[in-house]
Amino acid sequence: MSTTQPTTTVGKAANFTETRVGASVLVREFGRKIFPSHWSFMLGEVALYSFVIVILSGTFLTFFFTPAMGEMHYEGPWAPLRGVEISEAYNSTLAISFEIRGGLFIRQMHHWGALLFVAALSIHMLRVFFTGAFRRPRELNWIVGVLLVIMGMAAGFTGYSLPDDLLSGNGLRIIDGIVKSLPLVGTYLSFFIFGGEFPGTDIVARLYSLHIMIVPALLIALIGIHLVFVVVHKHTQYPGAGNTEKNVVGEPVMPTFAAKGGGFFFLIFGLISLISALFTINPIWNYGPYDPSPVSAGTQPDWYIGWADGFLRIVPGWLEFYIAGWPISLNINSAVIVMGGLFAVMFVYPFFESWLLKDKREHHILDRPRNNPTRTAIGVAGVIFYCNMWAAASGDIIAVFFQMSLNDMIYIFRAVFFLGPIIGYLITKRMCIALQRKDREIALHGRETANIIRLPHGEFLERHEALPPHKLWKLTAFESPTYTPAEPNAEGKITGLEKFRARLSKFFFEDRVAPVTKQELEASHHDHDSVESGGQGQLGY
Ligand code: HEM
Ligand code: HEM
Repeated sequence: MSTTQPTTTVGKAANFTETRVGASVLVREFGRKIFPSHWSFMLGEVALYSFVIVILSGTFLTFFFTPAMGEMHYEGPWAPLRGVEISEAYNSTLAISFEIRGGLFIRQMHHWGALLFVAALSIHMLRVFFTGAFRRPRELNWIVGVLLVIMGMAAGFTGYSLPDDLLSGNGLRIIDGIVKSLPLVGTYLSFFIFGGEFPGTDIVARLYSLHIMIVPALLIALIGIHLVFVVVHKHTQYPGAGNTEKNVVGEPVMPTFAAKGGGFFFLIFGLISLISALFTINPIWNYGPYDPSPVSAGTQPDWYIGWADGFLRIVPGWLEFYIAGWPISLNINSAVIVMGGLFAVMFVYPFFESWLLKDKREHHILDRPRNNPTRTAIGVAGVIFYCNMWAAASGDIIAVFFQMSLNDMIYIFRAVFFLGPIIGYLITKRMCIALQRKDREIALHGRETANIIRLPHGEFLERHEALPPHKLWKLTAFESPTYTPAEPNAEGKITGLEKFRARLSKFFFEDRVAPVTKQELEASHHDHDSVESGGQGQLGY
């Protein structure tokens, strides 16, 4: 450390902090971290910044929200509800909306911010999946990510259940139904959660503790671990000239990335503020207080809960049956099975892929989705599976809009539930393989120029242009996952599990396009040269 004393105020403050906290090593080390630039790496940042906005706006709301279900008569400024019996929670949310200065704006910021937060983290997750960024050494960070999805959904659900309006009451009624459908423990569990027969008097206060304390604390802890992992593992990068498995090409955190990130935070802040100032979200004063009788048509949960609601709408009633007089309500608790199943698949996917391919290596260069047709096809199948359920939550609205029968809509959603992912898988895989073939063609024969030439012997040809080296690199320097046959273990035996793995590996990876080899490239250049000099190339053009 320098022995000269700082003279400026900032210098003195920095010196004071440094001698007490000693953070300069951290700042120096972290500041020198290199962060690669690509628009898709912005999605994690959008999730982070919208989370900060949700925390800030949520803190404001806690000053005015009353998490209690005591009954009272509304006497506030919203005339249509005057004199109506409502809960204290609903009353305080109406007060935030109409009586607290800036309250409606902040409530809307909180809700729009929450919607953007879950949307950003979902799209960020798809980016990570389709580029294979979850592979070793980032599998654990993927698991932290899946936990973040679950906690994000929990935060949203506990949040929009707080105001105790008609919509949130209906959501809670569904949860009550799901809990009650659990065999043996269901009824007891429901009484325990709601503090008696639904809706009870305790639920809002309990959701409040979860929503403003436990869930945010878990989210903050998980995001902290997530970001430490991003720093420890270093960021991945897309294939490109100069990018290798051993380096990171990009900009240092200090000052470039930090300045960009800071600016970006304010852009997100501005965007959420603008949307919140212009567009109404969750107008609870129109819905009225919760009452089980007037469930309104067209009721929709927040978008990220839609898939669970949609599944419940399409599941057939005959899945409820009796065993020895006990009701088994698979028509309701299968929602838990499907949601749990999807999350279980997400948790194990990185390990499944590395087991299937016998690939234990570290990967820091991302895959272009087309170069891993199987993974991309599995991802698309998953997205179709999810989106179909999500769309089913709006089945009634779609039926009215297209003047179709609601029953027909349900049958369509049921068919797509099973067939959609399979068809999506097959089409995506064919598309990826076709794109890979196109890449091969361009790598070997250059780019089409639409420039027609006539050869001395009369033949017409389109002139192709060789790619610049960095583009050629992108099209040729990749690995294509390939079928790995069964191998004996240390004792020289091929286990049943290994045979099963090999069969799956064959199913998934036998059909593939191999990357262009050096020899092929050289041969194609040779052919091009011979055509350019008047000869008749076999491959060229
Ligand atoms: C609260 C939600 C989340 C926040 C704030 C967040 C934040 C971030 C940030 C800022 C990065 C670095 C920039 C980038 O690659 O976009 C990152 C990387 C990463 N995130 Fe997230 N993330 C969240 C949720 C998720 C989810 C849901 C998953 C997956 C299930 C996930 C998996 C990953 C992985 C594997 C990386 C490393 C990617 C790489 O190096 O290419 N994250 N995250
Ligand atoms: C990522 C985390 C969070 C999400 C996704 C989320 C989401 C939501 C949603 C959708 C609502 C309903 C808003 C409405 O009435 O239209 C809500 C309400 C509320 N949230 Fe959050 N929230 C989060 C974190 C927080 C935090 C950290 C706090 C407090 C520090 C908080 C405090 C509140 C309060 C007091 C309400 C009730 C007031 C009202 O409904 O207007 N939230 N939250």
